[in-house]
Amino acid sequence: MSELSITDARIRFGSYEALKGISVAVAQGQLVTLLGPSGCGKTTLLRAIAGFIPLDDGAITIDGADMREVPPERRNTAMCFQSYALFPHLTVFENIAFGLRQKGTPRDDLDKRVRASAAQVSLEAQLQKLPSQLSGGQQQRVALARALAVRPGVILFDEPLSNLDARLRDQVRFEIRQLQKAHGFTAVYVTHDQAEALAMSDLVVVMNAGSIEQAGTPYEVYYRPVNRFVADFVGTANIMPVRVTAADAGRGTYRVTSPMGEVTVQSDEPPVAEEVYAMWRPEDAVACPESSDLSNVVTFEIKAQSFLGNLTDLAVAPQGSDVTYRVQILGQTEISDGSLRSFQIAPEKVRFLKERVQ
Ligand SMILES: Nc1ncnc2c1ncn2[C@@H]1O[C@H](COP(=O)(O)OP(=O)(O)OP(=O)(O)O)[C@@H](O)[C@H]1O
Repeated sequence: MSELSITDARIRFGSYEALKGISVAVAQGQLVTLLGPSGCGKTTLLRAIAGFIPLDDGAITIDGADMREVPPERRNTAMCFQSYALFPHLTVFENIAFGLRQKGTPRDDLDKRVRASAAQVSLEAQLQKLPSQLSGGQQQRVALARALAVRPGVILFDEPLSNLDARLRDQVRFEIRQLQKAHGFTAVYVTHDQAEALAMSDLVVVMNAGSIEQAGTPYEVYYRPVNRFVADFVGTANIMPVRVTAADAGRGTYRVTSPMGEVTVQSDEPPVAEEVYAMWRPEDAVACPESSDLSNVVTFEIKAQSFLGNLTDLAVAPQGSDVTYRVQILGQTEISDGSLRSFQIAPEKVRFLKERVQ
């Protein structure tokens, strides 16, 4: 396992700037996800780490060694793609052996390493099958075993689960994370799926248009997003422009006006300006009586709802307003559309973003 460092990486395709100065440090044994919408530069960065695209500026080091002059096959990295990147005419054994043969691994060693990698992903019994004779999850594990077999310092995952159905995706991402923790390999994992990033990562790097918006633990990017982009891309967020009308910075208590009325915010970080964006998550609203003397009780009109099994998703608007928010409540609800209900959003659940209202 290795340590990887990217400093101010820049890549241009003609006049188009695909990476605009990216810096990320990945410690040994960490799994870091690059998360962002299509076209934000995730794959370009991954391919630059692998050595397939040169940097125009900046540096990539692996275990302290500058990679500028090091070709892909000597970089101590391995790519793990979607399972359809397997060779359909080769057996599982030969698919896993592919990278080792390219490196000229001696026959005895090759045999041992293929079997060891297959065992790591519980595929020992499938070595003579063709990929088409395996389930989608098993095929994905072959792709992983192929990467593990070369014992790379860093495994680079390029949206490996995107062609699996939702249930299998959950299962395989769990397996990859378990294996990664058990064997301690360092990994960079590209995805546009925020749930996958939250579930798997030590560090989530949220990218947008060739830049990093925020890098943090899953908890930080979900509960302390810095701006509207991150708040909205990582989960569902109710984002409001607010104006601070009173501040007690010592206690971390602020009064703000918002589209849902006067609200109290409890925050250990002060707002970056008088007019900033704030947000709360749909699950932060808790049903309560209208006459409650709690802070931040808002009466909403229920506009629409959808039952999702474990919870019900409501579209709500503060009484007399057209601005809609999302509220999620556990299980089923008897609330009918058009009715009025009160919810409390606790002051510490309303969070200032580090983004001013322009
Ligand atoms: N070889 C190339 N020549 C010109 N432009 C390119 C090239 N490769 C990528 N780009 C552009 O650079 C931008 C970033 O592409 P990249 O593939 O890194 O995005 P991504 O975040 O991985 O997106 P996706 O999730 O769709 O794969 C895109 O606008 C893309 O069109």
